[in-house]
Amino acid sequence: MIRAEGLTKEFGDGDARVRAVEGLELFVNEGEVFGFLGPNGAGKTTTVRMLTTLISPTSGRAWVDDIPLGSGRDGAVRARIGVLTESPGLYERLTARRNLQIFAELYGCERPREQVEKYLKLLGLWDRRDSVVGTFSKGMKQKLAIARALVHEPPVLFLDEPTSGLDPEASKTVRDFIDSLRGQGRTIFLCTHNLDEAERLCDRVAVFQRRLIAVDTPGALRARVFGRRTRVQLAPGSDAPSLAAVLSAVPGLGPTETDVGPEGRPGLVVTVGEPESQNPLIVRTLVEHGADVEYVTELSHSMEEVYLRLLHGAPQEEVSAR
Ligand SMILES: Nc1ncnc2c1ncn2[C@@H]1O[C@H](COP(=O)(O)OP(=O)(O)OP(=O)(O)O)[C@@H](O)[C@H]1O
Repeated sequence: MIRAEGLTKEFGDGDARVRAVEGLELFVNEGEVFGFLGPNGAGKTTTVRMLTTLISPTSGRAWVDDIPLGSGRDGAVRARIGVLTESPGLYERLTARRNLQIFAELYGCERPREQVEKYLKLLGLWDRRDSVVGTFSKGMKQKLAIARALVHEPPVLFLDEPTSGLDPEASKTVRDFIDSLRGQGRTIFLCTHNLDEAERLCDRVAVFQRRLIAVDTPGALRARVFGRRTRVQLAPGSDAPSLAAVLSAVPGLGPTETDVGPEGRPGLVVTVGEPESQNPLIVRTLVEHGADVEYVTELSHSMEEVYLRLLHGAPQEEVSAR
């Protein structure tokens, strides 16, 4: 649906030359919500600008909705994509309705009036349809910009920082709306700095800094970076070191360490390949050796820790139970 092969973009010449994107290889499936994560200046917007035909790559190739970019069919690509850029770029002196009508007509929508009404209602702007956009809050403008990106029903949507600068409530509305687009077969390419948002919304995420660093589902990235670990809470007075030795001898389980839990209670942390099948084995083995197991949890690193480790390889010791 979206494909990039060796996509590279350089700006400037000589000493002032900046390579913003280098050899990007990417494949985004149809109907997928794909997160594109990276720090400031990583080249995310540059990538989006190339994929939306606004700038040409220095080298490499890309396809959007299976149409090759730069092959004389960029107009067809533009008709098949919706774009939310970092700044909404709305006509401030026109009403919300007029803003959308202009775009619906520009895109040659068959029933522009109906499309405009549909998206004003879907984004909760119908009551303010005849207000000039200059009077809108930032959240309302962002919703209108999303409506504008969708008004011609594009199969591919590029959203660059859709919730940036919005308060928690407006962010949630926008996030819920993006989530509601899932399952309609639309492919969504989402640039965000909000890692929780990426985890909640995206089927897969790419971590990117000029080059592609990693791409996978959030869960698989977490497992790849930190492995999966199970924490067993034992009853007070349990002999955690000898129980750890018992588990360490069980074939298929990773290393087991002792751990001190809430109120100094003894615990064990076991590295596991597949907690779904191995946690019952852990509990069974411990009980067979006379342990009193209070509860079992999966230890998880936040998406932020995964992201930072992928970017910098920095050790992240903190873990939190989920
Ligand atoms: N038109 C341009 N001319 C020169 N350099 C540019 C241009 N556009 C982007 N760059 C440079 O390319 C690099 C990547 O910028 P880009 O805006 O793509 O990053 P980004 O990941 O979107 O960052 P942010 O998260 O801060 O929006 C930066 O070093 C930037 O200064």
